[in-house]
Amino acid sequence: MSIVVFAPASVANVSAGFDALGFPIAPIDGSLIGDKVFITDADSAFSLVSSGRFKHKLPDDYRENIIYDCYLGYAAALEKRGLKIKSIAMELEKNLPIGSGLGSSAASIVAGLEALNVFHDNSLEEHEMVLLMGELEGKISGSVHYDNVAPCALGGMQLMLNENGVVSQSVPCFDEWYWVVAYPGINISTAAARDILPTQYSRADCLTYGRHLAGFIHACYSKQQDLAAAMLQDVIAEPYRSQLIPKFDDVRDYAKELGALATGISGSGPTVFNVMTDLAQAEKLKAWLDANFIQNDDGFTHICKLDKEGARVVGREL
Ligand SMILES: Nc1ncnc2c1ncn2[C@@H]1O[C@H](COP(=O)(O)OP(=O)(O)O)[C@@H](O)[C@H]1O
Ligand SMILES: N[C@@H](CCOP(=O)(O)O)C(=O)O
Repeated sequence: MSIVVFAPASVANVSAGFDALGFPIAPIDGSLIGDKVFITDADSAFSLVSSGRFKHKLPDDYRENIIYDCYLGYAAALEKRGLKIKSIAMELEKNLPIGSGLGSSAASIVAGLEALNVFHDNSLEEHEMVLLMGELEGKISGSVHYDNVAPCALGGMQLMLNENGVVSQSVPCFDEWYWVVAYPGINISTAAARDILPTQYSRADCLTYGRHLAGFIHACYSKQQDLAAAMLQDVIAEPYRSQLIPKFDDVRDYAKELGALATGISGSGPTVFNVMTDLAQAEKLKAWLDANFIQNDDGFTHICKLDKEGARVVGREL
């Protein structure tokens, strides 16, 4: 048997919900932006190889690849159920840049674990899978956060809840929004970008954060897109992280001139997102970002819609 699973890139935080909001992206040109994992039956217990545009950015030793941790973590979870992992060969097609703010490690984790689960007749339930994904993401970024793995696995705008046995649930967003997402080609480590944040915030910032997140969710449910976009403001991470992103303020200013409803940092950066409603203006912004924000050949800009599907099987042979 062989299985191929695709897991999309994702935008975490979305300005209003640090560690609490995230969604996967789908370029409107129909291309797929995300990682893929292939699994086939094998004679030896386990092997892992890598391919793809960003393969050269992965650790040389396969045991340092998060996919190996997926294998170990999944095997342990099966064992707890009295089940044994099969002998398999895995391949990671690494299409997402690392340290980009696009949930690169999350896409590998989700593709890896989903592929393993499909290969083992979906032996783990969705909830257990998402918990394991968060645990592995925590191993990389220094603390467990679900705002990449949950949206990447489940699709849609996801709000992290972490109560009553619920990791996250989806929130209706605006189908008419174009998300213009630009990765400049430089890397920022998520762990380092978490370390520079304050350990405590002022009362004023806490109140503002709560108002923005609650306001965004309320505006999504009451279908008020201007109000929702106005709530996409970040008092938790952006004031400290934006200085790590060259030309961040220029992007915001130019996007605003073109009618952007909001601009923010995707995850821990350096990718930025812009909310646009007019496709012609979104294309104009993309051209400007390609010319002025992208720093090297690793960078790219995509006009995206929110991906409602999340990770999925894209190939299967019996
Ligand atoms: N399959 C993988 N995909 C991405 N990063 C990986 C993978 N395997 C191991 N890593 C390591 O995990 C770390 C990911 O860094 P991080 O800044 O969290 O990236 P991102 O925010 O893009 O997920 C890097 O040190 C990288 O070498
Ligand atoms: N909430 C996290 C999200 C990190 O996203 P990534 O794509 O940069 O890994 C944070 O902001 O630290």
